[in-house]
Amino acid sequence: MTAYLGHGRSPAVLHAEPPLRAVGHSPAFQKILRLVARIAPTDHTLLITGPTGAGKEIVAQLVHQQGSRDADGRFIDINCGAIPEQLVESELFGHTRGAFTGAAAERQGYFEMAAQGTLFLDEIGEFPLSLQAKLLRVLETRTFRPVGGQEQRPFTGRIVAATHRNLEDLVRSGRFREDLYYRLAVFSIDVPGLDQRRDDIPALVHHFAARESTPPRFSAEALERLKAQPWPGNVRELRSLVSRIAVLSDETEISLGILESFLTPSAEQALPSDALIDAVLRLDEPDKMALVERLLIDRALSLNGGSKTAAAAMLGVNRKVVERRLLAREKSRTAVDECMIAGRRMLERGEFRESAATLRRALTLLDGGNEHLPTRKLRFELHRMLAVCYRGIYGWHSPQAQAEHEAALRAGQGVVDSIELNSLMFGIWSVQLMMMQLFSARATAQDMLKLAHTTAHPAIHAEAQFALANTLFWLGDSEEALACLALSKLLDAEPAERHSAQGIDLVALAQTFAGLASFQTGALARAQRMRELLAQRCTDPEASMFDRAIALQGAAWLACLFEDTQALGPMASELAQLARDHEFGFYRGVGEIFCGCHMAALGDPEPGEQRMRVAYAAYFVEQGGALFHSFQAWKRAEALLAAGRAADSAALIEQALEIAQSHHERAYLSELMCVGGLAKQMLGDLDGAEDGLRSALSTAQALGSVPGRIRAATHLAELLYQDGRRRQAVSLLEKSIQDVERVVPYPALTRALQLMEQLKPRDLSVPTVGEVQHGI
Ligand SMILES: Nc1ncnc2c1ncn2[C@@H]1O[C@H](COP(=O)(O)OP(=O)(O)OP(=O)(O)O)[C@@H](O)[C@H]1O
Repeated sequence: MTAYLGHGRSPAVLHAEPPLRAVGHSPAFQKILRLVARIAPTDHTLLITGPTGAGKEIVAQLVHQQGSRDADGRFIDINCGAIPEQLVESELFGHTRGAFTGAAAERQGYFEMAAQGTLFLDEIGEFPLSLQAKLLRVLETRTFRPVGGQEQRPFTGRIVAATHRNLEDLVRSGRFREDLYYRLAVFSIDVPGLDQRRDDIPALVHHFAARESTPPRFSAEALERLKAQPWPGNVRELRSLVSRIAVLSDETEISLGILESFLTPSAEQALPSDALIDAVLRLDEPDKMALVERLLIDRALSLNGGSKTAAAAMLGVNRKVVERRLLAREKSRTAVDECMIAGRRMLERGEFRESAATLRRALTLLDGGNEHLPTRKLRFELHRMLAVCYRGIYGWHSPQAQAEHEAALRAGQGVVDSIELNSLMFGIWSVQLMMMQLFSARATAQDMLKLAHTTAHPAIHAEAQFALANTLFWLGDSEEALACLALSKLLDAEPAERHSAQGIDLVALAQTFAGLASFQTGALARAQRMRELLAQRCTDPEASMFDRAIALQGAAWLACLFEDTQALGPMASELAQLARDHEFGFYRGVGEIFCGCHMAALGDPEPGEQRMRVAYAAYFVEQGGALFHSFQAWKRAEALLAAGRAADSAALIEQALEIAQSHHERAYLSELMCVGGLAKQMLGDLDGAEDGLRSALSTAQALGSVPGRIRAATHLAELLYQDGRRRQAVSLLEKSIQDVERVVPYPALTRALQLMEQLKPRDLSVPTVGEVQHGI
């Protein structure tokens, strides 16, 4: 077996070995054992994290042993960092005969060898980025194709991965794919270092001592001393110490004094070199040797006032050596500039892949440079351009582009203009929002606010508050969204004011979300006022086409909520048309959805639903977006219901609720539940319908959604009435609409009031037959 398998040992067939003993009584370790027992019988992928030597592999072996897999299943241990990149594919997947020069015979890969067993991918953080997509594919499809082979083969084993690195950091810096990370970390176990579970030390010492031919016995003081000792190498270091003592000590009874003689570093060890080297090794630089050399030269130069001769003497080398190294650095700096210029040119020509490769090269060259201001600015610019490339290649929502944006943000902190930083953050935020990663979007908006506070720049402040308000609206917190919009001061703007640093009409967007959030909180007159302001903006001859699309979106959305079909029609078609002509993909989707709503409202529910479905798929889902999900699902399910397709409507709602829940999207949650209840009613499941409508009502109440409350209460009251529970219906309806503003026309409210009229005139003191039956 190849040397990079495991840590120098061949893949073990564990059932032939004595049973594993993993020792530890500490609560932390016991928790790990409980997790292992729970996870082992499943087939899920597992990620084990923890510092080096802490016992990640032993945990993986436990999972393997306790798993429900075939008793003959092997435990194949692969050290990902040790496989040369060009061999990874054939080593993992195997190859056919003649697949490449030197492939004289067919060879099984580890995926095949694992059979029903476990493939332990140790040091997964070192897995080459270029091959991560292939690994992800195997995890997703559970099939693989040998190099040079035609057919897919099934992978029947289990994957356990481990790393001592922080994979989330690697994802952020673009060195590890986010999708692969999430796929691996279906379950994860963190094995803490020994300093987090010192109570395990005595048991481990006894365990390791017992394995020696002459087992040493440690006194109570010695064990206490070991518990107090730092263990940077964790269990592995402790095991080595016990072995060293067993072999070298003349005594088998190990007193505190004897132990101290093994703990006291030798003169050679006493040098701080280990700590120093450890610190260097922890630095996030790929080429540590070059790094040490650079640091040494820089320090020597600075200690000697820049004199190369004195620095060289201090370093014990010839002056020419120092000069050559400095010259090489200079040259690489020139090479960075050249790559940057070439990369930018390619980018301008739309040659994204070529540009990305060139820019990446520049970044690699830059890794050898200092982190002074110009270098950091350069790094910022390179990451920013790379993000543009990846957006071009993989789409605006790609994790690669996001990772580059974030890397740019880190590099740019404190070195680029705060407006520039803010616009980058706004870009990150808008992608997170489009993908409905609402918690991340909220965190980004909060970071923008922090930046706004430090710079005291009103435009940055307005944008940050707007971003937060917008995110909070989707999270279902309309009250808070309104508070942020008030703080943004965007709603106090003069009518003609529009542009933010982003070049978009932020005032219209603020009016839109103020309208939507006011509507949700029942401030209907205010929502109507925002609608009027937006309608005025739509006709502003000064507005750019993009700004007009923004205003049309807001006005049409509110018209739709107010059920103003007459106003909705022309605005929806104008938005769809304008967005088509100017290729505003997102607004095209929004326009089409409103057109579908309009068709359904005019009595054409099936074609209306189809238009919404097609638009959502084309302009949102296929672009990787998830924004607007609940709204379109609500409107489509309503249309399906109007077309008499209750089963389809119920199925759509069920799926939509799951998706909304996974995104924490709560803006139209109660509306979705309400249609779900109505669909059940149409299907004859009256209990299910009542439950659904009650959930819709309580959700609306919890979220403070007044329109949701009115709708759910009206339908529930109708249902109760039909079921003979008139008094309950009246009281429920009364409670739900008593405090609602009645100054502007709102059809849902009118329907509720009409129902109230219809239900009320009878003498409420006489119970109906249904009420008697229900024991009310
Ligand atoms: N709880 C334990 N009980 C018994 N032995 C243990 C325990 N934890 C770790 N060991 C032993 O300590 C040594 C290091 O453990 P292991 O190889 O599992 O660590 P690791 O976290 O995978 O390290 P690395 O990150 O360096 O690969 C091994 O010899 C292992 O058998």
